[in-house]
Amino acid sequence: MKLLSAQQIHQWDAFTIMHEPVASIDLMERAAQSCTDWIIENNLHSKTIRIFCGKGNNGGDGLAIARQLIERGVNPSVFILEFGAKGTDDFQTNLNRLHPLTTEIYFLQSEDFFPEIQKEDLTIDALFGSGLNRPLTGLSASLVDHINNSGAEVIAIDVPSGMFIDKSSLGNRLIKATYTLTFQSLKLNFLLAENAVWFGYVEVLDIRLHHAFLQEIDADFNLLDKHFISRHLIDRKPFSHKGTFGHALLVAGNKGKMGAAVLAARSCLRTGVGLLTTFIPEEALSIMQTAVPEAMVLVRGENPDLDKYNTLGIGPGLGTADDAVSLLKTMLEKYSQPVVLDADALNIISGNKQLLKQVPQGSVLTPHPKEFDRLFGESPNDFERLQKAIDASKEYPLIIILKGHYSLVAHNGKGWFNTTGNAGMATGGTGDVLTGIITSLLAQKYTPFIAACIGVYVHGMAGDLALAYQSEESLLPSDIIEALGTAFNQLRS
Ligand SMILES: NC(=O)C1=CN([C@@H]2O[C@H](COP(=O)(O)OP(=O)(O)OC[C@H]3O[C@@H](n4cnc5c(N)ncnc54)[C@H](O)[C@@H]3O)[C@@H](O)[C@H]2O)[C@@H](O)CC1
Ligand SMILES: [K+]
Repeated sequence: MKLLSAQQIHQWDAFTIMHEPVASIDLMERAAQSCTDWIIENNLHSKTIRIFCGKGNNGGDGLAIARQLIERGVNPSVFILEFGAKGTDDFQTNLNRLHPLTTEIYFLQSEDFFPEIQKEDLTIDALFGSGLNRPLTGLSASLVDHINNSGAEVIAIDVPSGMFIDKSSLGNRLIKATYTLTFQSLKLNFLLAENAVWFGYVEVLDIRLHHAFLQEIDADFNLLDKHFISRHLIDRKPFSHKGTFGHALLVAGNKGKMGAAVLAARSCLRTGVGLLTTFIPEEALSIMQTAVPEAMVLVRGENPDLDKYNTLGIGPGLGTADDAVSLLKTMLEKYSQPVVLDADALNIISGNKQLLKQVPQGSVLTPHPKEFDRLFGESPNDFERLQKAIDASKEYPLIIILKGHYSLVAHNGKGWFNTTGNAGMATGGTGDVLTGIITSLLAQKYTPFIAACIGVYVHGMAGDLALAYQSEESLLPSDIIEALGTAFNQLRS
């Protein structure tokens, strides 16, 4: 699903107004109604409610919510941030509609007019939405501080005021929302960790914007969904044999880090590779043969014929000692098909940047943000790191999976965010499982981009399914591997 920029969201509203067709004020009524219904369904309307409005359409939503609440027997008070400028047409219409119903409308011209807010109250933030065009300063910034300092729960309408949709808001004044009710679809600002403390729980409310618009636009970012993943799974035909599903070589493991190699090997097998050979230190031979009897083993020092393999997965538990460095160098010199590079392979490349140019085109790199920064340089915020990953994916070209709560698959200058997974997966070893999965898919001749997308999606989905019998505390990487079967079955059903 496409992820829209602030400008495209405004175009989507306009498209809906023209092609549904629906009057702008009626679309605002629909948006406000979805918020009012949510507030009532969640039983938040019994609190003392204060609605803070700007004079744009976000403020217009706030005024419409106030009226709809009054019609449902609730008595909110309304505070309008007053700069002297006229409100938008829809704001003015909603103000006119509200006036006959309540006297509780106040204009905030200076801090002296700010109302007292009790901790038990409910605050609705309709100050600024997707039309924000500069950081908050002056009276709006003081009002945001005043609301935040009250300790009251805040429902942000569409977006917490002060937060940009498609650029960083780091260091700016922002509303700290308990809940954000955002219209129609998730936006980029909700996918990045640096914003998470500000938007709280996010609910996407369907306001029935016209779907035809989505076919017309070109989006830089997308959300991976089940439909996309299922559609790209290759059938396993009845007359296939193990050769059909490829042979992967997993270069992993070192003293004290054989667990990483075992996890990657198991997940690689559970993802359906035809044959797996692990390339491990000699002293770890019995560990691998015992823990993963399905995998073949080559020991370090041997000189494998790399052309035999459909792909290589390099990194889990490899270490960064000299022998690992020269092993990686040899592999990159001798092999020209796309490979998967993770963990220590990425750390080695960070210390030997010239190696990056030797990584076969179309390879999949799976750094977490720190590994990414070591590879491509530090970024002042999440948005710039994201852009760097997108740019690098085109420049080299590589598939870069920037791991996070919503992992990003960067490919050819565009980005796809994963939507599966949970906080229980933030534990050592889950990355090794991902490496095994993607290595397996590459060996099965999925294109690197599709292998990366299916990989992150099924990895997170298995993590989610495993919560049926584990908790976020107890979840282990092995549980993810065990749940891969159910995940694939569900994707194919
Ligand atoms: N028909 C539509 O376009 C719909 C719009 N909706 C609402 O409309 C919102 C967008 O409305 P608008 O585009 O009017 O924009 P906003 O309501 O977000 O506010 C923008 C206004 O504030 C000013 N402004 C921007 N940054 C400022 C700052 N830092 N300090 C002071 N003033 C600043 C702008 O110049 C503009 O006048 C959405 O977030 C959503 O809540 C919804 O009602 C759904 C339908
Ligand atoms: K808002």
